[in-house]
Amino acid sequence: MIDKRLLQLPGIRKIMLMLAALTLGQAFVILGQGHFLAAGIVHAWHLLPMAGLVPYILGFGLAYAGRQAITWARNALAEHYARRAASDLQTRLLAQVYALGPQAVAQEGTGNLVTMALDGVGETQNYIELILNKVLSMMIIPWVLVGYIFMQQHLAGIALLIMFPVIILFMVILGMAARDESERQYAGFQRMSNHFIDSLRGLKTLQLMGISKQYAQNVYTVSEDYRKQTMKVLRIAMLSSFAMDFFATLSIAVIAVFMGIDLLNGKLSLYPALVALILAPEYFMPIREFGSDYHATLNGKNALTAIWQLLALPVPQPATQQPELAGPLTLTASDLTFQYPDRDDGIKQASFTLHEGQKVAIIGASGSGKSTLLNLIGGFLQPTGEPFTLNGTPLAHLAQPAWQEHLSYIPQNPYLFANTIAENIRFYQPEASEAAVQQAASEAGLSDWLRTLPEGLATRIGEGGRGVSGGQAQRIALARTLLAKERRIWLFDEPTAHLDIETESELKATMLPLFAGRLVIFATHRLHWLNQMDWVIVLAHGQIVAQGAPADLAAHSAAYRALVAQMKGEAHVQA
Ligand SMILES: Nc1ncnc2c1ncn2[C@@H]1O[C@H](COP(=O)(O)OP(=O)(O)OP(=O)(O)O)[C@@H](O)[C@H]1O
Repeated sequence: MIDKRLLQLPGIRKIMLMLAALTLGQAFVILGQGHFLAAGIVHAWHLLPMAGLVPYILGFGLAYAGRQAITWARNALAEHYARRAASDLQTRLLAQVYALGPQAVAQEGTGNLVTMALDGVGETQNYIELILNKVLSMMIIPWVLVGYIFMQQHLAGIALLIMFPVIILFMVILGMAARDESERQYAGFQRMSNHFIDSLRGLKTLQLMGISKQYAQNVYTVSEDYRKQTMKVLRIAMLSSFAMDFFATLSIAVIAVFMGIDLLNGKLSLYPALVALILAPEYFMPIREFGSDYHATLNGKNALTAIWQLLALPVPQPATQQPELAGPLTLTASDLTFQYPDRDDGIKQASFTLHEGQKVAIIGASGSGKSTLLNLIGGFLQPTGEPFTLNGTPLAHLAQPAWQEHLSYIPQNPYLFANTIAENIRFYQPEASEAAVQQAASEAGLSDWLRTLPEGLATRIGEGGRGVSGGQAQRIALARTLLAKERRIWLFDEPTAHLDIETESELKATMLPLFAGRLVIFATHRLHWLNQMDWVIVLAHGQIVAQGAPADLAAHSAAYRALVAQMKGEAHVQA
């Protein structure tokens, strides 16, 4: 009944023991409540002196107060634990997402991850809390009560015992149906989250293509499907509550009728009959409460399963001996191979050696594997085997803290946070001084633009702030990189691909002097960058088909010449 994986949560066994002790105490106070009430009524029925009622009233009052106090303590304990466990899961989830890197985010979907880390964690907390309280109640309270009823009145005890599995059977059948529907509902929820984020992100494109209205209809259909799935779960949940209430009430009614007849015939005395009747609803209460909350726990269970699945994904472990990077860097890859899951695409047996101070271009047709190779060099993807050697240390992958703390990655559209320009530049160096930020901004060629802004570096950009052009965004990313002096390896993924020729040549003029002395790896489609490069790697279908200095390649490599001719053609068409 308790998901076994829940038992792996840290500290849960101790909490369960404490809650079980409290629940046992609660079973006895419920028993006390029933006993004092029945005994008091019997006392009054026999018209005994009113003063004799006082101990029963006091006893009932104490038992009632004890029950409320224990309920409060149980809820507080379970809530405290569930909140802590959920927040711990959230921390682990975020750490895992960061450890897995951008590929995992792309695979899971941003919307899904965001809802998982926010709503999913809240639902998980609900689930842990309900399961802890309701399951323990169901496992302890009915048995204490039915034991006492049995001692007082065998037949009533047996009748109650027989009804229990019947109710459980209905609960299981309906619960399984609810679970299946709820899993479908959760999948719908994940789809809806990703769909919604995608639509928001692609709104500009959709509008430009004139299909935003059609897409809005699409969003409506997906959310309508989700609504229908939710209603299905609720329908089953209500049916389940109804079935349990019906059987519990029916059992109590049957017991009441038989005991009434026995009372009239004088076969039964009043106390056992009353105590059995008073305690019978309490006997069914935990299972009814569990049943009515069951559907509410399903969302949490699904969210927890999704979180667990993500937490179980293997995270690349850094090598025990980190490479020594104090001196000049040399990175060698031998037979570097990587394949996307269930795909033929990737990188096949690539071998190269790169040195600090080199400017390296990676070129190739669209889909040839340029970004994949950059991601492998950045440590965002893990290859097979142990293909890398970094300053003499053999490494299975480059998700190594020693390597990554020297990396700076500038994609086509660098991400700008909703903050000031200064804070965006301080991204790698939150402590950097105003003067250092100014210096980096000026080296990255931002000064002219900043002078036109009334608030200069304090201007807010990103979502909800001032818009920035593609070239300005690239310069902010450059300034970010320049500020972090220890970042000696610059990875560029087609940084100028979407810029116009004038902006690109201005940016190029700013960038080239800054490349000096660093290891710059530059995936590009633009021919004119090649002349400024020291080394060019030519990719085709995930394989290195040529590499060398641009002049040597131009002289000796047919593959290079063919690609350059193709790129010239594209440039010609673009122009
Ligand atoms: N996450 C992924 N899962 C599966 N296949 C992928 C993934 N990313 C890329 N691929 C595939 O791997 C191949 C290489 O892609 P990659 O993005 O590295 O090419 P590229 O040379 O950078 O292309 P472009 O110049 O168009 O950006 C492509 O066929 C692509 O479809």
